[in-house]
Amino acid sequence: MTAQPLLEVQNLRIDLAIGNARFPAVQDVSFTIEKGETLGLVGESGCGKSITALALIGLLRPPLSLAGGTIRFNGKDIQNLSSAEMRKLRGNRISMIFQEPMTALNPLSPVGRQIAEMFVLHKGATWKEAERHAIEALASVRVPAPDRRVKDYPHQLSGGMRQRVMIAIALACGPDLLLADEPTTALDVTVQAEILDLIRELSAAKGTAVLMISHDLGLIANMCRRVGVMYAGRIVEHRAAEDIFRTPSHPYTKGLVASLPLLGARAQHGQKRLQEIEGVVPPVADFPVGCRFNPRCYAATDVCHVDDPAVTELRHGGYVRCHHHD
Ligand SMILES: Nc1ncnc2c1ncn2[C@@H]1O[C@H](COP(=O)(O)OP(=O)(O)OP(=O)(O)O)[C@@H](O)[C@H]1O
Repeated sequence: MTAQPLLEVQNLRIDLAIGNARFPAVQDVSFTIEKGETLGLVGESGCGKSITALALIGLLRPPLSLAGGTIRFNGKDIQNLSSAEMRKLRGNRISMIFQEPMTALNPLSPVGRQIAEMFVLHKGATWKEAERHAIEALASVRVPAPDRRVKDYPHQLSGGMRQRVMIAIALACGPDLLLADEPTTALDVTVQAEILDLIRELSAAKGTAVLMISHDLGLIANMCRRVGVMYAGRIVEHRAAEDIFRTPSHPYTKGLVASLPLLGARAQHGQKRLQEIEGVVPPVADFPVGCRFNPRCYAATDVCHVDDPAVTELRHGGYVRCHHHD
C-alpha cells in the first residue's frame, strides 16, 4: 500500500468572471505532493501558477473563483472549508511566501511582532513567549542580530532580509506544506541563491513539503524531483525533473528547455540562448479552440485546432497533453 499523499489536487478548475461570462483560467489540473517533497510548477507569466496556489489556501477572490475539483490535504477535503476553518489551516499547516514580501508584510508593524503573532494565533503562546520565539525564528533564517531586527519595520530591511522574514513567518508554526510563489524573482541574483538554499535547508530539516512556483525551469529543476509544466491553465507535462531535461515530450516543454541559458561548452563560446518560444500566453478569455498551445506550436496540425488533447501516460512515468508528443 502506498502512503497517502500530503496534498492531492484533482481536476482543479478556477473560473475568471468577465461580466456575465465565466472562463476557465485553470482547468483539469491534478497533482500530488508527498510528505516532505518539493514539487515544481513551471510556466510563463499568466499560465495560472499563482492562482492555483491561492486556491489551495482559500485565497481566491472575485473575479476568480474555485469552480470544480477536489483538494485533499492529509486525506481531508479542504476545498469547502469555512473561512474560520481555512484560517486555522493557513499559516499553521499550509503557508505561502510571495514574490514581493512587501505586499504580504504589514508596513505598520515591526517584523518581530508579525512573526510573534503566528505563535499567539496558532500555538496559544503568550506575547512574551512569542517574542522570544520570534527572535529564534529570525535567527533560524539567518537574519543577523535578530534581537535588534525584531523591532525593525519592513521598509527598514533589504528585499532579501524581508524575504527571510516572510520565510520565518511562513515556517514559524512548522507547517506541513509551504507554497513558494516566485520567492526569489524580485531579488538580486546572489541573494536569490541564498534564499533558495535557505528554503531547501529549512524544508529538509523540518520535513516541510514545498510547492515551488517559478517561470524559471533551471531553478525548478535544481530544487525539485518532479515538475508540472503549466500552459494556459493546464498542466501540459508532468515528469521527473531529470526526464524533463533529457527527454521533454510536449513542444512547449521542449521550448522551455531550449530557451534555458546553456551550461558548459556552448556557453563558453558566448552563445547564451538557443531559442525563445515566440508569442505569449493568451488571455484567459481568448484561449484557442483545441490545444491551447496550437498558435505557438511548430508541430501543430489540423487536429490540434479542433480537439483538446487528452492526458497520455508516458512509458517511464509522468504524463503529457499533446496530440504529437514524443
Ligand atoms: N484578479 C484577477 N483579475 C483578473 N484576472 C486575473 C486575476 N488574477 C489572475 N488573473 C488572470 O489569470 C491568469 C493566471 O494568472 P496567474 O497569476 O495565476 O499566472 P502566473 O502563471 O502565476 O503568472 P505570474 O507569474 O505573472 O503571476 C492570467 O491570465 C491572469 O491575467
